[in-house]
Amino acid sequence: MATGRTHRPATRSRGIPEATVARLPLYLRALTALSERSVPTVSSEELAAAAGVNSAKLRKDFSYLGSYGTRGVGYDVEYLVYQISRELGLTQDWPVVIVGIGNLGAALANYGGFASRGFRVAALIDADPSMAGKPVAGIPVQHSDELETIVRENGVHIGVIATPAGAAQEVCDRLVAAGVTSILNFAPTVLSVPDGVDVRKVDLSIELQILAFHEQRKAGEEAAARTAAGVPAPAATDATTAADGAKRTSATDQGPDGDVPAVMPA
Ligand SMILES: NC(=O)c1ccc[n+]([C@@H]2O[C@H](COP(=O)([O-])OP(=O)(O)OC[C@H]3O[C@@H](n4cnc5c(N)ncnc54)[C@H](O)[C@@H]3O)[C@@H](O)[C@H]2O)c1
Repeated sequence: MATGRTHRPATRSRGIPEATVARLPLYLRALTALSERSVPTVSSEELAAAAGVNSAKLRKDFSYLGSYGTRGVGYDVEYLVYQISRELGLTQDWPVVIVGIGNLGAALANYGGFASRGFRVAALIDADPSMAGKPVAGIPVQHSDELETIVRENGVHIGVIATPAGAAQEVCDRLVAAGVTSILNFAPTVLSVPDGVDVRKVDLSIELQILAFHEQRKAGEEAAARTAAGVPAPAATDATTAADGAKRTSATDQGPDGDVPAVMPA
């Protein structure tokens, strides 16, 4: 499948910008932690700090949900959890298939965080016949010959690809042809999908490269500051010390509007 696009427009049909959608899970994670501690209300500043987002941006984001909070009281934690979950489509159970049950696929299958967030691992699929029937995280691996049947019978719309890069496009095409419309791709390759299919790509090595860039920049700033102050350079550069000298705030450190998030559109 060579045609098609891999990006959605910047704004969803319901008028919530993509950047806001990308921050909703950050708010939800922070709110869930508050809910677990039975905290009834939270101010925009507290929640913004917990989510690592600027508070003005948070208030703007929540205005898209029609949630404005109460002056002097803040936001109702339980109601916001419900509102954001509903907006993200998490009030229903999403069956997910993972394709490619090697090191990464098995680690994902064993990750308990999916189920607790409404994502049920419906099937584990691998092309290696010797793996068929073997349980991983308590689920027997199924052979990839059965991929289409598994997707259709389980009503799966979300697929996770953890195969080698060379197999990812073919797996993607088969998933899409069987009815999958959202793909989380861990393979280091750009997938081509038809209109109506969303692809998100996770690449930890890109994240590390971005951190390396920031480390290099911070070390450069440190050296420039020393030169300006007439302080001689230390014998060896300590990356930790350099980092301490130019700490960024959490508001600019992470998040979809600022730096590149760990999960990005393909
Ligand atoms: N995104 C990240 O941050 C990140 C991190 C680690 C690995 N990766 C990538 O994830 C992928 C998996 O890595 P790994 O270490 O688990 O590799 P692995 O070799 O351990 O596992 C790959 C699995 O895919 C299966 N497979 C191969 N072709 C298939 C096909 N057509 N259909 C179904 N299954 C198929 C293999 O049998 C194997 O079990 C690689 O592409 C790797 O580069 C990404």
